[in-house]
Amino acid sequence: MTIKEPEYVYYHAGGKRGARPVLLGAAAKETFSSIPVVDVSGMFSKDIENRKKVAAEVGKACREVGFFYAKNHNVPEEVVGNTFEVVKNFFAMSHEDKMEIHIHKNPSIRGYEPLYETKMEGAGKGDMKEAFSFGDDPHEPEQNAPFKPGPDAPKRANAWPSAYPGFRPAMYDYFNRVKAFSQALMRIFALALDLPENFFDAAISFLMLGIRALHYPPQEKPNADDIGLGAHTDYDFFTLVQQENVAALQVLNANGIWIDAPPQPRTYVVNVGDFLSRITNNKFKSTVHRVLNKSGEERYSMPFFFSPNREAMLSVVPNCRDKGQIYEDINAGDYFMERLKAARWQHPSNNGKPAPLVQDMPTAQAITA
Ligand SMILES: O=C(O)CCC(=O)C(=O)O
Ligand SMILES: [Fe+2]
Repeated sequence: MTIKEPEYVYYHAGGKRGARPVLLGAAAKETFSSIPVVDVSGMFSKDIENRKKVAAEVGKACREVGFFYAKNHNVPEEVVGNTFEVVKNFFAMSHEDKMEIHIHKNPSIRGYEPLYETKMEGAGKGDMKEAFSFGDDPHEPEQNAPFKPGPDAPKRANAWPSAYPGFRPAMYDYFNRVKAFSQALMRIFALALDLPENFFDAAISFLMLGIRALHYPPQEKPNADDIGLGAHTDYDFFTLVQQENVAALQVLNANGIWIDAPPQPRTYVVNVGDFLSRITNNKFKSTVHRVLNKSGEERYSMPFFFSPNREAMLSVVPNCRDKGQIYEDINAGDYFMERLKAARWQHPSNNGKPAPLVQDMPTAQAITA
């Protein structure tokens, strides 16, 4: 009798490479097979009971799936539509105009990132996407920073394309609206953890934020040999993804099966990131996901990455310590930069050091689940 070896899916999670067996039939575990939808309109209610109802649903989704659709958020549809228009205009510019702000010219690793510059996971050429990123920058007046950056302030500067002056105001319109929504959502996460609503407020006064506009051309091969974005988890508290109208995002369940998370009108896809998973002793799941653009069409999406203040400590919250503490306390800003540099290891600030361990892991076959 021959015993069939299980197939594995491979990914990067928490900055480390991992593998999961594909479990079918009798071997399959209890896990999710779709992404739950949470109507979040109650989070804007004056009545705490309504906010708690939303929090209960959010908590369930975070413990069981790590992903949910937030339906009836308060970022206007016209603003989202307009943002996608300017994002498309940006990517339609000449290569030279985009390369003016290549991320390697920027100490904060922001600006334009051409096709194939990252390789989250997989054997192919790299991630088949181009991106524009910007984030927290206390020097930019649009952000109303609660402090004036001193001369010694660490450089965190965005880079804007000089060939497209209309880009910055439109992106900031979106940034400030999604930021307001995300801060309200952080209070829901606090309630979902049975903490006071304002538990995280001191740690989120000037957040590490990032918007990453993404353009995924259609893949030539419809399988994971070509991949838009390899399988990974996010290094933040949580992510709010706006997808335009092309399905490609997939979420990995406990049986190693990819579950589709197609665009749904008037929603954000919300996912727990590694920071939130860490401070909950993994009670909230930072779930592996990837982007596979099999549609034959151009795809645009905009993740918004929400992390605490740079100075904040990531420490397991009091009522998640029942089984001891899996993780030591760590400074949020240091940890963030470590992970960012590992993902963008060719950046000059790595001083020509060889690719860090994340890229250097043993071959997939050598890893067991
Ligand atoms: O494009 C998407 O839908 C998701 C992107 C993503 O997972 C990421 O940028 O971390
Ligand atoms: Fe992601």
